[in-house]
Amino acid sequence: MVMEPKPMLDKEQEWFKLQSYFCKVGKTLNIAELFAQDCGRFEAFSIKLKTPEDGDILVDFSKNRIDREGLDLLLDLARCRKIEKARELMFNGCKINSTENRAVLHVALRNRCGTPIKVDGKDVMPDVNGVLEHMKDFTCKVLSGEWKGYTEKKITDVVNIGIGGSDLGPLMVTEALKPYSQGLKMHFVSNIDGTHLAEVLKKVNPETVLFIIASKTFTTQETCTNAKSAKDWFLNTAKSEEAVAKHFVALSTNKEKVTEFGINPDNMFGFWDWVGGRYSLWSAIGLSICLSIGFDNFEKLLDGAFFMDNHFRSAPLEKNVPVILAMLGVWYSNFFGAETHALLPYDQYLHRFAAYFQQGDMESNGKYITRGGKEVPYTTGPIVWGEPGTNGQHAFYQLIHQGTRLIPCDFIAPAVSHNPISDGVHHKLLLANFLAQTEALMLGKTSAQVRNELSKSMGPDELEKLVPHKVFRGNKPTNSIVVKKITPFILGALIAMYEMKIFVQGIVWDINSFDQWGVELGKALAKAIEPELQDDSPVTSHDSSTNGLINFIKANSRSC
Ligand SMILES: O=P(O)(O)OC[C@H]1O[C@H](O)[C@@H](O)[C@@H](O)[C@@H]1O
Repeated sequence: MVMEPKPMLDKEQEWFKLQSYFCKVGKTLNIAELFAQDCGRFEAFSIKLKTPEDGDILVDFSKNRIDREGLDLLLDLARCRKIEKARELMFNGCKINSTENRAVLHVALRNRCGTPIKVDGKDVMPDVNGVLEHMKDFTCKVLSGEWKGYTEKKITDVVNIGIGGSDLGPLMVTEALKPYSQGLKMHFVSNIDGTHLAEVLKKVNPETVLFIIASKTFTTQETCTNAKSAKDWFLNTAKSEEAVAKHFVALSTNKEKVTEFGINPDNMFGFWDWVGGRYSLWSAIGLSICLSIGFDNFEKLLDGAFFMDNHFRSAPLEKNVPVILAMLGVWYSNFFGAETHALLPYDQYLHRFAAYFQQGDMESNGKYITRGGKEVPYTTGPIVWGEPGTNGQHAFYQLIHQGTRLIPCDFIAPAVSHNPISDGVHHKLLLANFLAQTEALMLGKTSAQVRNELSKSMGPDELEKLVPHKVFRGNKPTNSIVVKKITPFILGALIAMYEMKIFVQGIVWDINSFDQWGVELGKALAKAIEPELQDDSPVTSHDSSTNGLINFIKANSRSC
């Protein structure tokens, strides 16, 4: 089974219908007016997902510039792009990553009921479960202290060396689930900038540190360089190659390179080419997560994702959270011309959530060529960005409220904090801010309201000068995703929800969300320039800007 060729999105009948609806109605929709017209709007435009544990997930999409007709048209568009069929192709292990001829099976990594999923006729589940067993065994040994360093001391610190998908996921999740920490100190080194490794090495002891070298390919320059420097640093004290086996493990698909690096294959946790880097935290790449929160909690994370996978796979499109979020994204990107999408978690532990989905979304859907090799005449993946609330409020919300661009935002908030300090006052204030922001973004403030407010404190001339500056147009779209608490299960479900949203958008836009050729060019050019930085002689082989920059660096690195 393969993904069928599709007509260009802007040639679909459903697209024309949406376009005409947009021109006649959609572009003038006002969210506050939609609420005024329909007292059942919240119920009709929100979904409460009943989970088996840790409370329901409420997805409120009622504060959007959308009405029933518009939503139905968007879902018709999703249907005509054959979302349901594409979904089945993915879950059944078909090679939907066509440019690399690979299946896309992060769903198999969290297939908690173990039903067979076949790639090239072979069920992948025994291998998936085998690696999970290996991870469990290793995690238990390290956490219990049975696994000892070369001087018989317990491991106290873990350093994950990886980049991109081999860093962002584990980092985001260990930060998000810090309240579940089992006591090991976690460190992450990703940047080739020696400062990153150097600063971490200052904090750890060779006798009690465990290095996890995480790289799907085991050829990534940053990771290989950092891993080698870490090994040199370690051997400088340990003085014995044998000791390496107790302090270095590898997470990779490339056994040959792992062995070449000097890591015992027994200390390698494998995965497969059908796990994309940015979808790999569910695989062996999640080992640092296991060590941080314990294997049972890692399994809960998988359970949460499995729950969302089942919802995505079985819910009708009109009740399907990832599909609705995806189609609202299409609405703003392709019809309103929105260029970005903000992820705004009101939970400090989720401070890397937006950074994680920058890769998840932008590396997946930052493509301008269709599956069939044609250039798209429409926009694809948005720029994803964000910071936790309330910090973002004091930094960039000004532009969301009163700037010239339309920025759809997702607010994510837990009803219960892991740290209800000062009798819960912090969390109440945090939640009040989240609620106030989505309300203010929708309602704005009219000139009449501003005049009324100002008239109490100033004369008419002064007042009229100030009025336009204090008007908020409102009508800014937001989704609110509220959970009881950020637990491993709930976090797993939230991550999978966004993964599936990205999947749906990729199918609608007819792009391959699972390759990343765009990362390659810079890598190749860096390899060419690196030897040119080895000596002092000026270079002339590039454009004048690149030559000028290289020569300036050479001249300036000589002196100190
Ligand atoms: O795990 P690896 O192979 O080191 O790759 C790390 C990263 O490299 C590139 O930037 C891309 O291919 C990413 O998708 C990937 O996550």
